[in-house]
Amino acid sequence: MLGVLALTFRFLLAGIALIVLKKLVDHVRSPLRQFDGPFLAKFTDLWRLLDIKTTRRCDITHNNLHKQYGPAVRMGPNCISLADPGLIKVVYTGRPRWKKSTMCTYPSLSPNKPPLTAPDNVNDALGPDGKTRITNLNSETNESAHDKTVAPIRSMYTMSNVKSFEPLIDPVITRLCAALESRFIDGANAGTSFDAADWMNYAAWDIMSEITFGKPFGFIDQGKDVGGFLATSQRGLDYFAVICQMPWLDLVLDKNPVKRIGAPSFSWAVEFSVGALVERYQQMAADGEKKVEEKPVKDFLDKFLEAKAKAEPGTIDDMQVVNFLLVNVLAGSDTTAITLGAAVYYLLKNPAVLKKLVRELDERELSTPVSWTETLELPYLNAVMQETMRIHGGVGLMLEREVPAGGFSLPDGRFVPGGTVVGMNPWVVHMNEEYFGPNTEKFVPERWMRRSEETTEQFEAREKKMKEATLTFGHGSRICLGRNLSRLEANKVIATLSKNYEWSLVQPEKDWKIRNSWFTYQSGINVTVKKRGQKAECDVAC
Ligand code: HEM
Repeated sequence: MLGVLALTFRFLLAGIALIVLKKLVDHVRSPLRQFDGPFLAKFTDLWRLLDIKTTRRCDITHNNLHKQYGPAVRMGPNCISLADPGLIKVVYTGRPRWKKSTMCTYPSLSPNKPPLTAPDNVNDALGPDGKTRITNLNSETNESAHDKTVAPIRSMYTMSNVKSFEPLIDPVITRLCAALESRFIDGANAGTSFDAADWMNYAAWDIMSEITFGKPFGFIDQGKDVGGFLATSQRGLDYFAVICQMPWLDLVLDKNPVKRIGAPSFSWAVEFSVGALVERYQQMAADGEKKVEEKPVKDFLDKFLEAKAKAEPGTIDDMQVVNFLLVNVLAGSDTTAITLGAAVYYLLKNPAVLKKLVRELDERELSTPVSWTETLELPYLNAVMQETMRIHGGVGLMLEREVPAGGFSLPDGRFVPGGTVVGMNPWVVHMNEEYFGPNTEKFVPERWMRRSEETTEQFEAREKKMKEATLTFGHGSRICLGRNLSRLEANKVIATLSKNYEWSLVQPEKDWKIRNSWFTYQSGINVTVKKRGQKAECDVAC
């Protein structure tokens, strides 16, 4: 027995020694040797995984590393982080297109694909049968498969089309205002504090649900995370952010055949989407399809079903429609909620900015809820929103791409070979003072306005430079599909809430909490709110 143990131990040691030796040889032979970075990054991606998991602020780590090592940092044996905004046009909009990295993929174990050949995504949702994989569009690495999937729906997300959803968004904003008033402003509830991060979440998820399915999830009405859906979604991202640094680990953890140790599944979102689809079919059968034609405002589900009907037979099936529905809800709700939360926080932390914004709102006759067209006439509001998305982008990991065969050279002459994974983190790029002006760590909406000493041409050139360096929604062929929707929604909500209410931080000196789990979640924006012009309870009583 002792002999067997000793032999096993020796095999183990020999195995470890071989791995270490291979790592050393790989390192010595690596064409990326010339790139500095954390010592362990030369040998393994594990350090990056641990940094994301333990700090939950890898954006800070990435910024510190670039301060220490310069514009290109070795982040793993085959991974480089780039900080120079001038490279956006090479990495994201260059031709031929640079493929997305395989950060979300691992060899497939799906029964309907040849085993261990075709990739699956770590963050795929599972269909109602619990087996069929619903590919996450954002993770698709095959550019032509991606283009084919997006083609029938791309035009639905142009600004002229998303404007058509305003009549569906307005009632949700009105319900948000009513809920804030009844729970935190009126009568005995006056002065009750709440976490604005929670309520911006409820608003963003209910708006997305309304325009996608024609009905809300119900977070605003119930004033809570109904069914724990939001927490489940966040736990999913907590897992993906970490595991996508070494995606093969997902096979051992979440996809092992014995017991899943991984992300909570998105089954609630799949069930909700499938339920909405079934309901819609029933409604169409009862009303006749003509009724849909006559609908004054079509939601996304109507439009996806129209696309299905128009498509070549067999190209868009019901599972694909469910996939489209999931894209909206899972990619567009948390991210927009983060923009709303960040706007509220930075406005309250910068009272002079808030005052200036309110003055701009007061100078106009605005509808309630404020319309998208009206917000376009509010230059300071737009500057506030741009600055919010610069200083607190909803995505806080590198947007990874694979360098095409043939490689490329950095501005300093260093060569990066084909097959290397490179990426830029919006949170790093947006700190660049050459592009965004001084004090990039501060919230200064004025950087997006014309300065008194600037000519119009000078301002436009400076603004163009900043916009081209803005990575909030990515760039190029894989730029965020929902960016117009998100901008429209955020402008309307922030304008309406700032126009109607006076917000205060409960402890102005206290900072919020940020958790970078790919999406940059916030909590601890504890506020009280009262109607504009209304005296605080204490003022009245005292
Ligand atoms: C402030 C809100 C949002 C932020 C910060 C954001 C951010 C991003 C970023 C950075 C990417 C590109 C990832 C990459 O290049 O690797 C992306 C892609 C994507 N986003 Fe958004 N997003 C937001 C809102 C939305 C909304 C509202 C929707 C849907 C209604 C949406 C749907 C998508 C989809 C489908 C992709 C994948 C596009 C593709 O691969 O072609 N996003 N988003």
